[in-house]
Amino acid sequence: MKTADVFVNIPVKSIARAYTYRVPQELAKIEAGWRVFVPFGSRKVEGFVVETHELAEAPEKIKLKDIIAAVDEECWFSPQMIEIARWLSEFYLCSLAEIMRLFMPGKSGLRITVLYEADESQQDHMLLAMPGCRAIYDYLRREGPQKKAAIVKALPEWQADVADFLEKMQKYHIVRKVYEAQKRDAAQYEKFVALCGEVTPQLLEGYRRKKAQVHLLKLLQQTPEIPLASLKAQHVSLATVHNLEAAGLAAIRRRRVLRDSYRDAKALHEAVELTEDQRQVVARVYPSIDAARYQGFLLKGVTGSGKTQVYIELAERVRAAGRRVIVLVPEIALTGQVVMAFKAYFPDDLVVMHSRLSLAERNDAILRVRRNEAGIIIGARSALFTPADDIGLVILDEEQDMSYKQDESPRYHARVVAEKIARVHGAVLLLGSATPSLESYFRAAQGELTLLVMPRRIGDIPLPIIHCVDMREELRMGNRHIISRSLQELIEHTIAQHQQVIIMLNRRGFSTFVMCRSCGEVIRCRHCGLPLVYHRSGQLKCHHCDVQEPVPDVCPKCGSRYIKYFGSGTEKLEQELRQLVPSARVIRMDRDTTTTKFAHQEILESFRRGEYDILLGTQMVAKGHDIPNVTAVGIISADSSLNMPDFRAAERCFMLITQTAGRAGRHETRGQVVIQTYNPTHYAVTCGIRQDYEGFFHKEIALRQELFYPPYSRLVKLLYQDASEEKARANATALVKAFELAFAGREGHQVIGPAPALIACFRGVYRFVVLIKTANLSAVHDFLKEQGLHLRADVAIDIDPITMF
Ligand SMILES: Nc1ncnc2c1ncn2[C@@H]1O[C@H](COP(=O)(O)OP(=O)(O)OP(=O)(O)O)[C@@H](O)[C@H]1O
Ligand SMILES: [Zn+2]
Ligand SMILES: [Zn+2]
Repeated sequence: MKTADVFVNIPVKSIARAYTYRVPQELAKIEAGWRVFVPFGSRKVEGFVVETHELAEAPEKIKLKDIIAAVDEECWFSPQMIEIARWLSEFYLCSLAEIMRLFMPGKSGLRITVLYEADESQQDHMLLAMPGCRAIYDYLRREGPQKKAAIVKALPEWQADVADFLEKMQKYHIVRKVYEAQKRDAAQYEKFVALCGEVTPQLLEGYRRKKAQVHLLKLLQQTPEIPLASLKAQHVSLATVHNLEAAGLAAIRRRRVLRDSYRDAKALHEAVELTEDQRQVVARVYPSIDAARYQGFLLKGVTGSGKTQVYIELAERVRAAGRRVIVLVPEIALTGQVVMAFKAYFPDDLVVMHSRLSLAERNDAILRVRRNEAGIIIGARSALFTPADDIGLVILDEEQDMSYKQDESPRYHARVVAEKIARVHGAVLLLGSATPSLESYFRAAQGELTLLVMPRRIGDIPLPIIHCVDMREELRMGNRHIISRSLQELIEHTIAQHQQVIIMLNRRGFSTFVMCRSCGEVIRCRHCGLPLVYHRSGQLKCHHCDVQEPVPDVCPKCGSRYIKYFGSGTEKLEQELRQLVPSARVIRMDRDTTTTKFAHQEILESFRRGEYDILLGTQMVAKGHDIPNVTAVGIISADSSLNMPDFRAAERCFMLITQTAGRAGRHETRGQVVIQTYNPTHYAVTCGIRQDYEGFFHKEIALRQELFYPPYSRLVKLLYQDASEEKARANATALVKAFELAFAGREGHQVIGPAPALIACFRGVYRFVVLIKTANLSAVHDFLKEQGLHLRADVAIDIDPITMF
């Protein structure tokens, strides 16, 4: 008899183990890696087979349940994926299913619907004397199994009670739940308008008075098939389409498409001769690619040194060997540019994967990789989990970026996952940055990563000239604007030369907090307690919970009418820029202006085309962009992160300055940068101004060693949550005691806390943090497992956390 060990796709810690099922004869093809449909308790759910066994005879005591069906026609998880998932689940102390579901877009391959079915043998049950129950019962007998929503809709008079009745009727077995599983369909159809026949001058003449129809006919003349979805953007209404259809000139057709979301990304491939630096770098990586063996590299190349071209050269080598390539960028805003650069060399060989794409788009991308139609995967961190075999190269661009860490469970870091993937596949790992994370640079110094350096910009253009403005001085001189006089002059000067400016302000919204002048009360989010941000739309928004509410007329605490707005965000900066430099054409890029799929790209492209003079935005504008005509950069309050209670505050500040400054003057003219700061003497700022990575690194690493912070230690953050403040604190305290006891007298361990989390109470749940610093992470792993913390629903474990509280 064949059995299968299955992890069910339910992210609940207490069931984080394999359950054994019988594999029925007709499903004998099922092996480790298949996705299956299985009964689980009273439910039926999706599961992942991680192992199969052949047993000579059936186990006697336990009666095994049967696997119901296979989800796919073939195996979904390769042995490598399972190996990677197992390792990650051990490392991050989360359930295997939680990791495995990352390898599937949408986290589930099945759409499972619960239906209710009447038991026909129960017609005389007492409960059925109740008119509501009777109505439901009769309805189900008549219509067969139905969803709850359908029952509610069919019996509006019982609407409020349906849930209650169904529960009672289930209890007495008059009604039972049945499960319907549908494979989430990857196929999607798109509708097109197609031209029928020919557009002749006579025809157009005949339509002279019907402007809309002529417009569409002309469009169709250029492109004989136009997706319906794109018509609106081209100012064509559906009515116009129907009119032409009625006249027999156009038809609406439907066809299956494998969407390639970046199909239209155009790119020119200019012959590039590698610089000496680039040549040396690729030559050092080729041997590992050719030998198909793991090796980790750190490419440290100043801003504008041409790292992207290095990625392309290496990808070419790997593709020539038939292996696959994953290229990660930290933010969706950056995918467009990298995709374009790669498109020039691999026009049909790449797919894009990130969470802004629809499920169907991601499914299609996977299909293209599986069918070997494409071998380069570009995307945000989730692209690491594209179910692909035989990976030969994994690249992390801007490897220092904090957004490589996932801030919800499983709390993985893309760098860690990428390294594991590279090791399992025998692939090259390449971390690239102008400002490597302290961890990576330290590892390179230890010889764990091979350091590759590109110290010069393409064309030997010097790094930009940086001026520092002390904003305290500015205020003393009576300037209350967000923009200093120097920055204003730089902007005016640059625009007069027909060149472009990027300005970075790392807070979105209009005013960053709202306070009562009479009593000092700050208006806070009712769910998480963080200060609400005022937006130009007139709403107060919580940037943590994404909820919004109107501005109160009077102070909620003292009733005073003196409510004032403080702090400046990107919206206010935009308004000020329009006043100070009225001739400038300004475009803003932050989370509020980039909610749609291609918004980033559209903003960046129109800026690149010169339709705007100034691009302003949050850190989204800081990294990676390579826009030739940008010669000036303004950095507004780069140092606001210095006030955060976080050991990485200085690192963040330094990197933000260096990266943002690096956008300026990358091509012909040397760039000019103005940095506005309240901390002009802080080493993160002074090193940033000199763009002195080494200087910063030495200063910072000494501090880390002294304070026993990474890379000298690893951190583990435990977040205790409970509706009772006392209980949350007591549980956390007990853990601290247990830790101190277990590690007493052992070197290289520290425990801090419990301390209230930054968001101390969220929707009525109290939160306490315990922070462990350790030189021996695996000893802490073992301790946490002994304590059973990985199985507890009230504790979130964060290995290598990116925020401390
Ligand atoms: N060998 C080359 N010859 C000429 N131009 C090149 C060469 N290599 C790269 N470039 C050009 O140099 C510019 C900068 O390259 P790229 O954007 O890759 O820099 P980067 O190192 O990634 O910088 P950043 O860290 O700021 O993102 C690009 O416009 C690119 O097309
Ligand atoms: Zn008040
Ligand atoms: Zn909130």
